[in-house]
Amino acid sequence: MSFLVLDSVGRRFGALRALSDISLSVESGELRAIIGPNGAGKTTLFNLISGFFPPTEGNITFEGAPITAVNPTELVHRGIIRTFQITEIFLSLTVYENLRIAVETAMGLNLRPWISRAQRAAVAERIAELAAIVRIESKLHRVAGELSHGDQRVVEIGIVLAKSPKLLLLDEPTAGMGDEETRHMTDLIRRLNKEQHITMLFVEHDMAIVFGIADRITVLDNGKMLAEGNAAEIAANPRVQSAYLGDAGLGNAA
Ligand SMILES: Nc1ncnc2c1ncn2[C@@H]1O[C@H](COP(=O)(O)OP(=O)(O)OP(=O)(O)O)[C@@H](O)[C@H]1O
Repeated sequence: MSFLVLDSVGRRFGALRALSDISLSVESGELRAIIGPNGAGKTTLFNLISGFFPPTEGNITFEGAPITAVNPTELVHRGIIRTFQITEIFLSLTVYENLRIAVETAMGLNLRPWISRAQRAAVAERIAELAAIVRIESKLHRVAGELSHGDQRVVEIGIVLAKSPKLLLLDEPTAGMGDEETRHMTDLIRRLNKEQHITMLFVEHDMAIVFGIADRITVLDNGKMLAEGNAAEIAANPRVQSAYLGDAGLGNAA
């Protein structure tokens, strides 16, 4: 049984076909890149998988259960979590407070008038664990709005980890980052996949990152699936070369 299956999935917006006839399977533990030119349908694909809107054709199953018409909140409970192109954190709060809110919400403690000493200790322990995973311990008491863009995105990953994702969807996780920040984020993505065993789909425009870390790559073009394979297969695929990457792009990435 595949972890995530899309069967002939399509999405129309009025007359516009944003995606058509997308069939793909993601195995548990995979690190999968979704690539394609602007407007190819990558974000729409994420919106369908995370339940932001339903497909107009086809079916989606997750861990063997149909999720085609399941809403985003329920999908979060089932372990499908996403990030957006825009960073979503509380900029006026410290990193610690951002993580605390995420952890208390995940533990169902956020609406309680008071929490016990044991619960407080469990929250603190989880915050420390998340901070260590994303390696933000040294900046825990900094105000999030004062951090670099790269560090803010790292905090955001810590926040989504609080929800214990099984399937994490990252939309352009390195967008707007410098070299050092990109290296940190790339390393984090790889560690989350290999050490925390989180299955991941990520949209990425930087081909060096895609070819460097993805187990498999799905290429979309103009709402359709153009190709799927490992880095070597995608690099050698003439349809991908002519439609999207171009000879120069592949030469850089390989
Ligand atoms: N909510 C919507 N309503 C109408 N059209 C939409 C909607 N969402 C996406 N589209 C259209 O669907 C097509 C695919 O868009 P999508 O954002 O999925 O592409 P993308 O591959 O993520 O692009 P980019 O790399 O620029 O983010 C585009 O033509 C877009 O204008």
